[in-house]
Order: sequence, then structure tokens, then C-alpha cells
Amino acid sequence: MLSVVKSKEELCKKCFNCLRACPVNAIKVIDGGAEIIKEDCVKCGLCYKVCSQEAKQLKEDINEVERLLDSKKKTVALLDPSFPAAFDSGADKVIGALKKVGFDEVCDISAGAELIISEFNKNNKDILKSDEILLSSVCPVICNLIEHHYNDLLCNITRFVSPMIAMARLVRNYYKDEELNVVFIGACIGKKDEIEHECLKNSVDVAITFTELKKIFANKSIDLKNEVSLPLDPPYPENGPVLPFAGELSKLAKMQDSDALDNRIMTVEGKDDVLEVLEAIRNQEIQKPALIDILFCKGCISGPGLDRDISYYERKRRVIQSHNDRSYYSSSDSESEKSTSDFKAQKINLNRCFMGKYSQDNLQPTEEELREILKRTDKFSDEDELNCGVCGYDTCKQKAAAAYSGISEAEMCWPYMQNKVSSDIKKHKLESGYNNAHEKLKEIVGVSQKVENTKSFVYKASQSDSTVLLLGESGTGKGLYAQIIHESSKRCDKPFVKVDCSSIAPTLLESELFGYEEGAFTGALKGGKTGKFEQAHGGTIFLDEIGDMPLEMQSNLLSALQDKTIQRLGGASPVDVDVRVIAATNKNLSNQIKKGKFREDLFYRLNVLNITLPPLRERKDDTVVLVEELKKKLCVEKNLPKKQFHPKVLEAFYNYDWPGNIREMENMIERLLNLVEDRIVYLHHLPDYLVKNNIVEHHVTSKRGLDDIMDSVEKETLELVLEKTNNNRTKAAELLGIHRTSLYKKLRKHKLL
Ligand SMILES: Nc1ncnc2c1ncn2[C@@H]1O[C@H](COP(=O)(O)OP(=O)(O)OP(=O)(O)O)[C@@H](O)[C@H]1O
Repeated sequence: MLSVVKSKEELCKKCFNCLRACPVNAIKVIDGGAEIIKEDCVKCGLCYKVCSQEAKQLKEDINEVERLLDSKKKTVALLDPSFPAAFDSGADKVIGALKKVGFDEVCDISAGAELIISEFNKNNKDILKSDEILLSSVCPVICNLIEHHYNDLLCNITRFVSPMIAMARLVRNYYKDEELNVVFIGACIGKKDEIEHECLKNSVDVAITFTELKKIFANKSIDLKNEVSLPLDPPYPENGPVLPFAGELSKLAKMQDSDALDNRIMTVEGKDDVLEVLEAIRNQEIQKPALIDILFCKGCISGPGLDRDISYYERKRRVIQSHNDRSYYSSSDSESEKSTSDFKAQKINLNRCFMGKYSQDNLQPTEEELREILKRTDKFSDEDELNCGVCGYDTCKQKAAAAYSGISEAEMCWPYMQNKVSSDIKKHKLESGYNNAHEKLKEIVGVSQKVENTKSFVYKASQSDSTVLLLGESGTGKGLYAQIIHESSKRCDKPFVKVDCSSIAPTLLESELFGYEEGAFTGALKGGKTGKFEQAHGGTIFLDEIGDMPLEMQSNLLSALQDKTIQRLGGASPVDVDVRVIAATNKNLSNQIKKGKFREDLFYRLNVLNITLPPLRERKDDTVVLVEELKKKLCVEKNLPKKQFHPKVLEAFYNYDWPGNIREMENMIERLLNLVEDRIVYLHHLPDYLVKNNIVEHHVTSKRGLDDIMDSVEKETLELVLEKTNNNRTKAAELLGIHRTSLYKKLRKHKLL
């Protein structure tokens, strides 16, 4: 099979754009470089079009054409009807230039298209009788797709040669007494391959692209603007030139008007639509049209052999304008010695054969083999398969199958490489003494001195491997601090395993922490179970609510910490574990020890680095920043609407004691963001206990006399009611149960008017 696109390995930058563009994955990745698989390539040239590095190059036949032009033989140029798209100088000048470089005759292939149409029309009735869907065979890429990748659709393709071959045979037949060179010129690189096909050989000698033709003109110093305008040579199509778009052939065949066919014509253009329709036919998911007029590119003006810098719409405009002008068609045959009818009178063989050829789909691995390949990129279950398509394959399984066939590298997986690179970077940073502790510490919100102090303890704890004991009331952030210490430590790329000692039944705690062997107790799982200590191997175990751990378990934990080994339930020998322990409690452990509820030796073992987290009431300076940060976090995490908190609300938050600490504050903010419909949260939106506690506590602690306090309460109440009523004084008086004049008096007194 002919190779019309070649890979230039040294230019390939391994972006795999070509693999993603290729409709049939006919690109082999070897040592990270992309190479074309000749047998599977359908010659669409998309890999060439998308390569920004010129690592894909088209086969050029310029020398061969120049050799033919220098020969003694008559040389005929067959132009694809898309040729006006490639030249902005006017189609007739192109014909003049072709003659100047040595072509004896210049024809377009529209008359060949008409021959096929008339042959096709003869068989219309047969097509209607058959129940098959027919695909037109004018596009060489479509023919290649069917022969190489859709063998099951071989019976669906029409058995006609393309207009290029029909025209070449027509011309050769006419000049049968002369030795003839025939050169096709178009935008399609599939034509280079088509002329070598077993059933189509010896019609066209060379097929070149418009880009190659421009190089030939340049070699001969031809400037199209200065060339003479000449018309095309006959044969001319009876119905005018054919436009190079899908649907044009069937339009000319007047099939769309045919009652018999009754809208059973479909036109399909472009890679995505082509693949979709072929799959739909294959899977019998399409209501039977009689004929699908199909082109792989968006019209023959989109082939790779046309300059890439002219937009599709400009190319189309040029073709349609030339088509309407028809200046390059001679007004009558009389201008030429040969007449169109002479040509058409000949008997031309318009049939072609199709062959099913080798396809890569034949090599299929077993499910087990696929699994093994997928494991190499950390895909252990279906959920791990992202099917992101970056590698050029639609699914991870297709990609693994390609790796099995040796045409792809199993490790060439973007998400896998990304993970690998970021974990390598992490490792490198750790090895080179860098750590992200300072970044992580930013997650601890607070500006008070107390928070600053705890942050510096947290930093020190993150740089050490010693056991940490976190003490603090519920909701002060012990869980958050433990996580931050782990993530800033050298164990950060290893597991962080949390155990809530208070929520696990005392009878299960031992098996939960240390695991068990199969048959250790009734109901034990087959194969046993690994405990949290083993799961955390290499990383950190966070023993939350350690103060609630049953006494009998405390001695087992103590020996695990001392010996750095654990004993599975029912296990014969100890298992080594390398685990850092962070323990936390809201209990007063000294009291627990005094009451005999906590082992003193375990306390000393845990209390190496001790961090006490201050309750919120002892760091009121943090209130406002915490409110802002928690609002932001909740809006993002829970997709809640953004709201402003009125200064009075912030004041209430400041004055409240928050016995449940930050968790309680977080829950309150979440509730307000959920329930308040206004954009601003006012004092009246707060629950009574928050406001009452606030006003009374606030005034009492300010050590003023009762009259003074009453005055302040009156003023704040007035402000609150005015806010709530939107400054409507009649409503405010109503709400307060006082007369309007009395309200005015009070407003004046408090300077609120
Ligand atoms: N300084 C802080 N900055 C920002 N968020 C915080 C801070 N401290 C705690 N939080 C948040 O408050 C919530 C409660 O924290 P956490 O669960 O860590 O508290 P805790 O002390 O472990 O509570 P408990 O003892 O009840 O388990 C979490 O959502 C946490 O992210």
C-alpha cells in the first residue's frame, strides 16, 4: 500500500494531535513518537493538517509531472472542479498557465461525473428494489474506510469508479491511437492512492495537489496574474460543471425530484458525520435511505492539498463564483476539434471492484489481558477509566487494546502521566528540603495572637515525626489541624487514616485498629481484614476522641506505640508498622487519669508535642475574618448564594460565646445562607438566643447603670425595627405597639431622625 503521508520523527514533539485527528487510529506510538500505520491509513491527510510541527509530510510527485511534461507524449491535465478555490487569480488564468508549462489539454472532470450519473440513473430501479443502503463511491477516503475498516459495509457501496477515473478512461479511449500521459490535479491526497488501486491502475499516471501545482508554476517562474486566460478543453458536461460538494451528484442525477426515491437521499460530509453514519449503518440504527451521497472532507475544497490559510467560506465562495461565471468553459464545442458528443459516444467501463483488507480490529485481547495493561496506568476498576480521549482513543479499553496490538504504549495516558509528574515533583520538593507547610497553614483562619501561637506550634509539629496530642473543645478545629500537620509533613504522600474512638463500639475497636485474620471470630470476613494501623503504614493515624477509648484498649495501643508493631486478632506473629500518631480529645485528660479512666503511661506516650486549641470565645478578634472565610467556603462547597452580613449581625456574632466553637458558627452561617431570602442578612434574621444573649450580655458586661442599659436597649431595638420595616415609621410604631408620635419622640431622643 502506498504511503502518501510520511512521519518525520525528528520533528515530532509528541503532542499526539495526529492520533486524536485520525479517524481510524492508524498512528502507531513508538518510543513516544507518532508513526503512520500504512496498512490502516485511509489517506485523509487529517494528521498532516493538524500537525503544527510539519512532522507529517505529504508525498510529492512534482518531479514525476515535470518528467511527463518533458516527454514526447501528449499530456492531459484533469482538474478537479474545486480548482478555483486554490487560486485567487481567476480560473481561466490557471488553464493558460497549465498550457504554458506544457500540458497539451486541460479538462475538468465534470463530464466524467456526468457519465457516472447517467450509468447510475439506469440502475435506479434496481436500487429501489433492493433494501440496501447505498453509499456513493466518488470519495477515495470513503472507499478506503470501507475496504479497510468497515468490511461489513462492502455490499453497501456503489460499484462505480470516481469521476477522475471515468474522465481519464474517457480521454484515454478517445486518444487511443496516441501515447498519453494523464495527470490529475486536486485538493485530495487520497487520489494519489486511488490511482494505484488494483482495479483502477493505468488510468491516471500521476495525481498531484494544488499545492504541488503551485510549486511547478513557481519552478517555471509563472505569475498567474500575467498569464493569458484560456478555456477548458472539451469534453464539457452537458449540465454545466459539477460543484465539488456532497449532494451535487445526486442533484444532477435529478434524484431529489424523483417521486420514486421519495426523499431517500442523504448527504453527509466531514469526518465526524461520516463516522457517525457508518456506525449507524453498521449498527442498523438508521432508517433506510436509498443513497447516501458521502464525502470525507467538507466538500473537495477541504482536502489537505489546498493552502491552509484560506478559510473554508472563501474557498467555497471562489468555487461558486467561478461556477456561476463559467468563463473558463468555451461557449461551444466548435472552438475545439473534438466535440463532447464524440467523447460521450465511447463505451467506457465505469465499474470498479472493492476488496476487504486487513484491519487492526482483528487482534483483540481477552478481558484479563486488557485488565493487566490497564493496571500499568493505575486503572484497577471501571471507575478509574476516565475515557478522556486525550491519547486519541475514545475509551481506555480501546487504548489498552491498541497497546496489546503493539501500536500504542500502555503508559501513554495523560491523567496517569500528570499524577506521576505531580507526585515526582512533590517527592523532589520533599527531598530538596522544601515543604508546603506555610501554604497549608493558610487554611487555619484567624488573626488573633492565640491563633498565631497555635499556627507556629502546628508548623513545628509538621516538621517533626513525633506524636502529637491536640487538646481543645468540640469544634475548635482539631480534625483540621491534624490534617494540616499530616499534609505538611514528609509523610504527606502517604495515607492519612482517621479513627473516631468514640463512635466505634468498644468490642469492635481492637479489630478496627489492628485488623484480624480469617476465622478470628464468628462473622470474620474471608481473607481477614487489615486494620487502620496497617492502612496508615508509612503515613499518619489520627486517633480522634482518644479520651473515650476504653481502658482495656489503651494498653494494646500503648504496646503498639512502644513496639511499633501490631498484632492482628487471631494472628500468630506481630506486624511491623511505621505510623505517626496524632491524637485528639476534648476531655480533660488529667481529670480522666485521676478518675482512673485514662492510663497515665499512655498519656505521657501521647503527650510529646502538645497543642491546645483556644475556644472561639477566647479569640473574638477572629470573628469577622472567620465569618468571611466560612461564608466563602460554604458558597463554593455547597453552592449557596452570596450574602452580606449587616454590621449588627457581625456584632452579634462577636458578642455570642459560641459554645460549639467554629463548627457551631459554620452551621449558623450555612443556615442563614440557606434561609435568608434578602441579599443582606439583618439582625432580625438571627435566632433569638443569639441576639438576646448578645444585647443583655453586652450591656451587662459593660458595667453601666440600669437606666443607661435600658436606653441602649431602646435605641438598638428602634434601629432593629426600622431596618426590618425598611424605615416605614407607621409600620415600626405598629410593630412596637406604640403611637407614631411616641415613636417620633423616641427617635428624636436617640438622634435617629
Ligand atoms: N481556624 C480555622 N479556620 C477555618 N476553619 C476552621 C478552623 N478551625 C476549625 N475550622 C472548621 O470548623 C469545623 C470544625 O472543625 P473540626 O471538626 O476540626 O473540629 P474538632 O475540634 O475536631 O471538633 P470535634 O472535637 O467535635 O471533632 C470544620 O469544618 C473546620 O474546617
